[in-house]
Amino acid sequence: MSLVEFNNVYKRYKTGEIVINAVDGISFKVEEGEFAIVVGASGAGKTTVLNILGGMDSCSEGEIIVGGKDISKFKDKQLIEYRRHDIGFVFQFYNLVHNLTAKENVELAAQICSNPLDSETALDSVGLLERANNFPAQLSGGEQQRVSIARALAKRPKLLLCDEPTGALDYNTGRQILKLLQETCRKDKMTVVLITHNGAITPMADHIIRMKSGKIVEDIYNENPKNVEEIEW
Ligand SMILES: Nc1ncnc2c1ncn2[C@@H]1O[C@H](COP(=O)(O)OP(=O)(O)OP(=O)(O)O)[C@@H](O)[C@H]1O
Repeated sequence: MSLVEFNNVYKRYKTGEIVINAVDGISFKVEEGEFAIVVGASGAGKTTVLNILGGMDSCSEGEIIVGGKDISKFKDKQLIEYRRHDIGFVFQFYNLVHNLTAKENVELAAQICSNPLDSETALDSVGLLERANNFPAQLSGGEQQRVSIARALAKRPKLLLCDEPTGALDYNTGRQILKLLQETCRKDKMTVVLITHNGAITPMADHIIRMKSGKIVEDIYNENPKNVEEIEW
């Protein structure tokens, strides 16, 4: 069984008389342990898909099955539990709490779920154990993004959702972050869904879902995903 299944999902926004179909009847699956990339130009609907999948937004129509449950039918309380326990988020701008150390940022997320990883183990897994007591301002952008990945992994999520995780980073640092995400997927069998406008990174994925104007225009599996080191852009 797939970990994620979108069945004919729509998201419509109404502004006065105008209706925008941000997501326009899409269906796709993500298998357990897969590295999936949702790619498309600005306005294609990627963020809307990620927000719906992460339980931060609801769809207008359709079914969203995650781990055998239809989250589109969830009440608010179930969605809170879902976001807490099942989903790890990595955002473009890290979203760390600035007056907490790296370790405290990880602990904060770990505290709200039932079976977290030890914060030092999580920081060690992203190569930042020795910076555990640094505040975000004392860390580079790439290091801050590593902390945010450690924070997401500490929850032992079913699904790791990444929203343009390299968008605020320079080329080489961005590559290191993608490498870390790819290794996490392969080593820990973590299911990753990453959204990006950068089509050049899609060869690293097991599964590529291309969106345009709210629709899926391509949905392909990659038999030979490339290591991040092999990709240039
Ligand atoms: N809250 C909202 N109200 C009205 N329209 C919205 C809202 N959120 C998104 N949209 C519209 O839905 C469409 C898809 O937006 P979305 O943010 O999902 O695209 P995207 O592919 O993530 O783009 P980007 O790469 O620029 O973030 C766009 O036309 C956008 O203007």
